This record gives sequence, structure tokens and C-alpha cells, in this order.
Amino acid sequence: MPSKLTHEEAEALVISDDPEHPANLISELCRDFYKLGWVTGTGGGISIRQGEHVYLAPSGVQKERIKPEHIFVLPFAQSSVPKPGSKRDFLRIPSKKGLSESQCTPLFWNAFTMRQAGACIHTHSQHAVMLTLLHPRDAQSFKISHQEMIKGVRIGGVGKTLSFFNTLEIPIIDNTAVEEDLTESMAAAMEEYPDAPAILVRRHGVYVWGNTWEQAKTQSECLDYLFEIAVKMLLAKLPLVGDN
Ligand SMILES: CSCCC(=O)C(=O)COP(=O)(O)O
Ligand SMILES: [Zn+2]
Repeated sequence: MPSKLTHEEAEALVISDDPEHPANLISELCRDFYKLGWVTGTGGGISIRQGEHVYLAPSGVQKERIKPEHIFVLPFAQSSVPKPGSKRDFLRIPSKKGLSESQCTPLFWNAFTMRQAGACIHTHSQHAVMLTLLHPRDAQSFKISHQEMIKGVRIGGVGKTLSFFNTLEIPIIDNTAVEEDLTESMAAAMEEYPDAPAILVRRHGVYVWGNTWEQAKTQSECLDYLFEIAVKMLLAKLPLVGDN
């Protein structure tokens, strides 16, 4: 293991009786997200940053069956965005054979480094995907106003909460064949839309972040509600912006 920690120290990073420990939370939350249809078929997931440690689920596994001992731990301090397959200095690698860290790692990293987020959630929710399909191919963003659930969303995902009278805008980026190839376009969209709390990926899903896992989760719930109602409004030919 390319870690400076002893085996015992590395294991102690993920084995805890505390239900709020990130390794326990990732396992529990992925089960909850699976029931919502957010992480079925191995896609999607959540990463949590606690201080100098980033906790990551394995790639390509049934996310609802992850156990704490399957969790990877990377130091937050990195010289560059840690892409899967590149040289990475893990603090802890699961002993189970064949596991590699989530392909979403560099995208989660965008949220940690560009927004100082404490957690980032990636869902394959059909509400998010359908919403991108109902936007014209060249649409750069999704906008919605005059919805109560907008008040559960924070400026930039980590700032003050929006008001009922604010218009929520979320950029839409094109999908790529490989998840990690979304890294640069996600970062560019985050630069261009500093107030956006999430990034929609056309025909794929959404990335949502927050200061804490609780805020990332509740914002994901508010956004998923807004995506669902927006789909229904578009199908009913109702305008998404305005209160008429
Ligand atoms: C059917 S999942 C395709 C890959 C994907 O979109 C994804 O989110 C994979 O994430 P993982 O954590 O399993 O690498
Ligand atoms: Zn995905």
C-alpha cells in the first residue's frame, strides 16, 4: 500500500462505531439513494471530505451494497486533480481484490477544490436526465423560478439560501464516453456559473455539492424535486420562469 500509515492506522480511517463517520455514511446514504433511483446499476454515488481526508466509494459496484471496508481514502492535499489511473497517493486502499476508486473522483474534486465543498453527490436520477432531454440540444442551462423548493438551494451550493423570488440556474454540459472526461467541462461550467449549486450532464445525470453531507443531500432532494416538476411543467407547456 503506497501509504505512510501502518495497516492498523489505515484501517482505522474507515472502521468506526460512529454512524456519522464518512465511511459509514457513504454506505448508508448509497442505500438510501438507491431506493430513490439515484444510484442504480452501479452509477452515481457520494464522496465526503472531512478535514484533510477524502472518502471515496469503489467504481462499478452495486452502490447499495457498499460496506465501510470498501472505502478508499485520499489526502485532500493533491498537486493536481486525482484522475483514475494516474499516480495517486492513497491513505487507504480496500483489501478486497479488484476494487478501484470511483470514476467520478476528479468531478467530486472539482466541488472540493472550486467550492470548498464537504460532500458531492452524483445521481443518475431520471428526473435530471429527462430534464436535459426536454431542453434544446444547444441549451447552456436550465432555469426555474417561483417554486418554494428553490429556498432549499444555496448560492453556489455553499453560500446563502436562495429566496422564493430568485431564479435558479444550473448549467448543462454534454456527456462524454468516460466519466472522468467530464472533469474539464464541469470545471469550466463552474467558473462560468459561480452561483450554480449543481451541474447537469445531458443524458447522464447531475452533480450536486454542499458544505456538508447534510447540505449536499438536502440540496440534491430539493433539486430533484425541481427537476421532476420542471419536466412535468415542460410537458404541460407551462413556462419554468415567471409566476403567470
Ligand atoms: C452504469 S454507470 C456508468 C458510469 C457512471 O456514469 C458512473 O457514475 C460511474 O461511477 P463509478 O463510481 O461506479 O465509477
Ligand atoms: Zn455517472
